[in-house]
Amino acid sequence: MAKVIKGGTIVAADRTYKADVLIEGEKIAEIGEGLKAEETIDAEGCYVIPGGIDPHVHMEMPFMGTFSAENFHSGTMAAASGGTTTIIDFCIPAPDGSMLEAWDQWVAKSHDRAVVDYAWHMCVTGWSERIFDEMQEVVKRGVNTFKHFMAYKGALMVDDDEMFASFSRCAQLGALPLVHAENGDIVAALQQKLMAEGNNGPEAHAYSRPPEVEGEAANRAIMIADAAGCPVYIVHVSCEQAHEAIRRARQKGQRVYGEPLAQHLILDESEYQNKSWDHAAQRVMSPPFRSKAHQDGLWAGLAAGSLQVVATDHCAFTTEQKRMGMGDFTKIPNGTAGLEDRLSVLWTYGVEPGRITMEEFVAVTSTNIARILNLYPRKGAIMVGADADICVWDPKAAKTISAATQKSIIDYNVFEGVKVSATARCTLSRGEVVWSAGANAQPAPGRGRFVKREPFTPVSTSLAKWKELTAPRKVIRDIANMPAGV
Ligand SMILES: NC(=O)NCCC(=O)O
Ligand SMILES: [Zn+2]
Ligand SMILES: [Zn+2]
Repeated sequence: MAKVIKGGTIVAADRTYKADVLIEGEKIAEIGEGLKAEETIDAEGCYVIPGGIDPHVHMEMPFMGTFSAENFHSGTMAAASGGTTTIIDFCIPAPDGSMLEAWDQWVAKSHDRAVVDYAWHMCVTGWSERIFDEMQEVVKRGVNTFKHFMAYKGALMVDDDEMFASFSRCAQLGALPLVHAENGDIVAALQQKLMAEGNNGPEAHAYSRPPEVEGEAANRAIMIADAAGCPVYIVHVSCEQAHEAIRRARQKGQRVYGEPLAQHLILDESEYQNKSWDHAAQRVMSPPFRSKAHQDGLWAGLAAGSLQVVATDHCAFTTEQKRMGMGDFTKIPNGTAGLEDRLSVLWTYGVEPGRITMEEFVAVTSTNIARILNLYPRKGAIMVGADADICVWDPKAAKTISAATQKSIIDYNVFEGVKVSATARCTLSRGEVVWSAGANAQPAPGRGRFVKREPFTPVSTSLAKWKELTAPRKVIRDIANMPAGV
């Protein structure tokens, strides 16, 4: 049955205008005034925005001796309730393990559970001929991004030579490397030192990961990408040092992207000083929350365009799981949730006070990442022919964030008590209502589909051309006719 979203104001990354949206099947069929269909969705007083894309989440992630608690069903339900219609997880092989085996594990946990569309980035957790070969197969299957951890020594961390090899392979395949930028050796050394000094509480997690270790690693990853001839995307940029590295590289013409998280934009390092061990441990994530000055820098980067995407790194652990690190902060599972609150907190703290425009809000929550990942305009756009992934966004539907009312499976919310001024009235995924405020939408588990992404974005194609044109070239010398004695 055709549907029309009526009476709303469309906000796109490039303009805002009043129009109705006609949906036929899974696609947007027409945009204009006075449209009619069998079913009407009332958007009076609301904005009509592309469904959010969260490019950084971890469902049932095997990590630090446990698994993150959210699964593809609870996670995608949470996403839909917050206006997000696509999530991108990370498929993680065991260290040096097979990417294709990990692929099967991720299919098993996602395919019959997701209620909105999903995809994953493939993680590079070592280097071998098998990994080199498997990367091509992964790209053929529709994944054009490879993630590298410069932290988590002894677990997921890769070294510079492995990153250079993998980035070079990404350049050949037209893929984009992603990087968790923290100097893992220094973090491990600082962890040991702090523990030896008796500094074993959750606040020491932040002490062991100062901004400098993130900035150094970001600079290193950017240099390696330049040497390998590929663009690079730095995940969870939390501080000015990493932002500065990205900004500087972009000014020089390098294709570098930066992704701050909603949590880093709103919450700060004082959370770790809380007298409640649970409160502080629940907020342990890497990189940790920073000072207000770093937050100001991240907001400025979103306004200026030196940072392009806001994600959440949704990696939810229960309080009980966090308590695995009681007495030893290095054993607190790293990660925080935020998937269902990303749009609301970004609107409230970004659009409301005038830090970013509504159009920039749409750009950083869907359109920019759709372009970076070669999903645009199928996703991230209100456009004829695009998937009808749409959020009817109510700028007057305020609420106070609370674990008591959240969709996420865990028992707390790092944004507990935060008052947000806007929420999703209704969320559609490929034309189906998967969330509606006050109603009881029951999307079928498994209706969400795996979204394939082609390699060779315009950016990676241009960069490959430029790198070829400017590659070092051998000087041809006429050695046979050189004068004697030279
Ligand atoms: N960020 C975090 O603390 N946990 C999730 C894994 C990662 O992205 O580093
Ligand atoms: Zn990370
Ligand atoms: Zn992550």
